[in-house]
Amino acid sequence: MRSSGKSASPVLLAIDQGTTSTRSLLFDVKGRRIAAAQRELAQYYPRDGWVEQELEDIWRDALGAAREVMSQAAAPVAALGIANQRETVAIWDRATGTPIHRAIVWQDRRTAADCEALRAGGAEDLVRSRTGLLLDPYFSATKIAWILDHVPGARQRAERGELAFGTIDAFLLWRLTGGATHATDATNASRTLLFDIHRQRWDEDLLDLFRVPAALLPGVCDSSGLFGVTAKGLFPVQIPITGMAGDQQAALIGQACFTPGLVKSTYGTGCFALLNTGHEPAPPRKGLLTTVAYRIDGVPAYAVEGAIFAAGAAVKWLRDGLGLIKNAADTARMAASVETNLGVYMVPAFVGLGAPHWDPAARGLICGLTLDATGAHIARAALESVAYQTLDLMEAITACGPLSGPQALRVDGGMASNDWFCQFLADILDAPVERPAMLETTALGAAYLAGMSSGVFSDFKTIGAAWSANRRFEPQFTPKSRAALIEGWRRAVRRAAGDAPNT
Ligand SMILES: Nc1ncnc2c1ncn2[C@@H]1O[C@H](COP(=O)(O)OP(=O)(O)O)[C@@H](O)[C@H]1O
Ligand SMILES: O=P(O)(O)OC[C@H](O)CO
Repeated sequence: MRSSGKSASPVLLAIDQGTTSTRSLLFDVKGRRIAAAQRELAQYYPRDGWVEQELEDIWRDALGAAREVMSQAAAPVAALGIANQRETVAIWDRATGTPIHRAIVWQDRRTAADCEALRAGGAEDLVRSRTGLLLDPYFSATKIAWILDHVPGARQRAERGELAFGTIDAFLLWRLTGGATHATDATNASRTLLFDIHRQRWDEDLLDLFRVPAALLPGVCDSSGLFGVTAKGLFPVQIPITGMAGDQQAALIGQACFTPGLVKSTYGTGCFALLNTGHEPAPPRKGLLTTVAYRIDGVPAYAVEGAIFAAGAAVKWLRDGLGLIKNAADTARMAASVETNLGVYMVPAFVGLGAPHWDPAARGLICGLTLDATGAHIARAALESVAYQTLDLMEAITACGPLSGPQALRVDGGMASNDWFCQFLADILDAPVERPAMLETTALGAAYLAGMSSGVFSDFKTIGAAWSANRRFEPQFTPKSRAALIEGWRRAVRRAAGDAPNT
């Protein structure tokens, strides 16, 4: 946490509610960070493949972090923007604001069989054509139905309009406005499996299919616009909330990827690569998602997305599961301490595999171990696995006809601070990797959205001009060594598949 000197220009407040932590940041009108606060978020794993969070923890952390940075504001706060982990489901009582269940997190696979049954019933085409998504437990709809079916009385109460559903943005907005506003933005809505991305509205056929009562749903707004005002007493002054977007879309904005063809990849708990495709949604592409990138003045822009479920999560597991490292940053030194990967591969399919494989039954593995393998090789394998997964994504994105391949990949997120990883990523992609000066692009994107509708920024052009790389990593591998490494990865992925002979 740090604070700069006095400034007369207004500042922007951002809340970035991520999977493993909640951050709040203050930015000046040039997009420079002037204060930051962070809270770690507890995760609950009640059963294999289940992942939950306490909504009261999320609220406490978001409010606490925002208050902490607000106390350092030396200038008036013009507006608040929110970016959030997407798809994660919150359902609460409209009268009391009390959640009726813990949040079911995007990583949770408990509804895999429900998705399979819907697929067997022939629903995939409808879902894909209306939402741009896949029938996968990753998204919100089957999680909502699960809560309604498992919390006594919830379905009847939902039908009577007594309950509210929201992704984390909508839950925070509800709490921040003292229950005055029940709304989400188009990017978050586009991740629920209930939203028609072409007509930009909740879809009755999908509500029927997933058995979700319309009375549960929030209103869907532009990503930049007035959502509400913070309730009296939360902060020293009431602050307009004027920007909201899913965290990956916010990072796309923070990385200034406003023109079709620009791509960014964010390395937090998971890894999410988004390619801006402009104002027309790209036709469904194998293994990839079509999603709303942002919606401004009622006009949506779209992106093609590849989603990987475990990126930083693999590094976190080295720390919390294996006790192999003390800090995530240790992995850079360990990976560099060994000359090769010694044939050791990790496939971090802890909760199945996302794009482009979409295999919820896959499970993680470490293979190729010999007696001379060490903890350093395992740490290296974890970092390498994230680069290989990115390669799989990029190949899927660039194999899809008219899309032009990225000239350079813009990276951000916690893991992007790891130099060894960024260099290996450039080597494996055989393409340059650019790291921006401001790594907190998610929060920055939320601040940009808030600043656009509160008059601090005029348009995307002024925002784009502020983007700068602090480092560019150039590829260095020979084609032969690159091909050999990739071949080893492909073998390991085949062994991790849900229907592999050894699972
Ligand atoms: N220097 C590093 N090297 C490798 N991984 C890192 C490093 N720093 C952070 N991480 C990983 O990045 C993740 C945190 O990134 P963050 O963007 O805060 O994620 P999220 O928004 O999903 O909570 C953690 O999973 C952590 O293990
Ligand atoms: O918490 P992050 O940054 O890993 O992002 C999570 C994604 O929004 C899930 O779709």
